[in-house]
Amino acid sequence: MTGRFISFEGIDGAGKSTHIQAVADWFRARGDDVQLSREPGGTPLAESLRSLVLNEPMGSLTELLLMFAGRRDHVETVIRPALAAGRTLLCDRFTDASFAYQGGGRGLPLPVLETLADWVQEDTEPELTLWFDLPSAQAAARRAGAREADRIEQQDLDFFDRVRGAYAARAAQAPQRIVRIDASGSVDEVGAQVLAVLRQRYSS
Ligand SMILES: Nc1ncnc2c1ncn2[C@@H]1O[C@H](COP(=O)(O)OP(=O)(O)OP(=O)(O)O)[C@@H](O)[C@H]1O
Ligand SMILES: Cc1cn([C@H]2C[C@H](O)[C@@H](COP(=O)(O)O)O2)c(=O)[nH]c1=O
Repeated sequence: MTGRFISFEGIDGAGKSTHIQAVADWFRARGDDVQLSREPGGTPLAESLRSLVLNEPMGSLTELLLMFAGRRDHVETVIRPALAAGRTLLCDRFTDASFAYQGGGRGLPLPVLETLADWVQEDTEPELTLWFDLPSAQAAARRAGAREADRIEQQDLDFFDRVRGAYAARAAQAPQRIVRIDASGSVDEVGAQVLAVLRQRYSS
């Protein structure tokens, strides 16, 4: 039995977490056994690494390695077992975020990321990635009204412009898997786009 692996991506504040629950409800209404997870995090070990990476000062390579260390534990102990059990796993961020943040934002070499991704994920890959795309200034305004910034969210608009550009490059490389959602509208407008993608992909 093989389940469904769907990831949610975008710069901080783009609105992806807002829509995950509605996607979960949509799949549950179809009878799917839905499981939610997130990165960084998703296991006790990876949640500990998340707390470090979002709060403690560190260099870019350390940040990258901690992201992939947590991902390995998450893939082995949560994602693969969920898919083997036939579940629909909805994950708030996955490897595209490393390419966007550590590759685009921090400027780390893409061949290093490719090697780590191959090694850590092996054949575990989302079948669909919803990329919530929003200009950096608009995302910053949404974040400012929502919560205190963590270490990564404290980066400037140029950083988030690079992250956004890296997501666009990933989407251009994998157009079947990564679907762009224009996240600049109201919650209802964005939600309607998300549901349209799900209906188009999964309604027979
Ligand atoms: N379409 C929207 N219009 C206006 N505000 C929105 C919209 N979508 C989400 N928000 C608000 O913006 C803030 C950030 O949304 P959310 O937490 O869903 O973003 P996110 O992409 O998951 O961010 P992060 O990755 O940093 O957790 C929240 O306060 C949320 O209520
Ligand atoms: C998986 C992953 C995440 N990040 C960054 C992106 C965000 O700034 C934080 C996670 O916070 P969220 O509120 O849960 O979205 O981590 C990253 O830089 N690299 C990654 O691989």
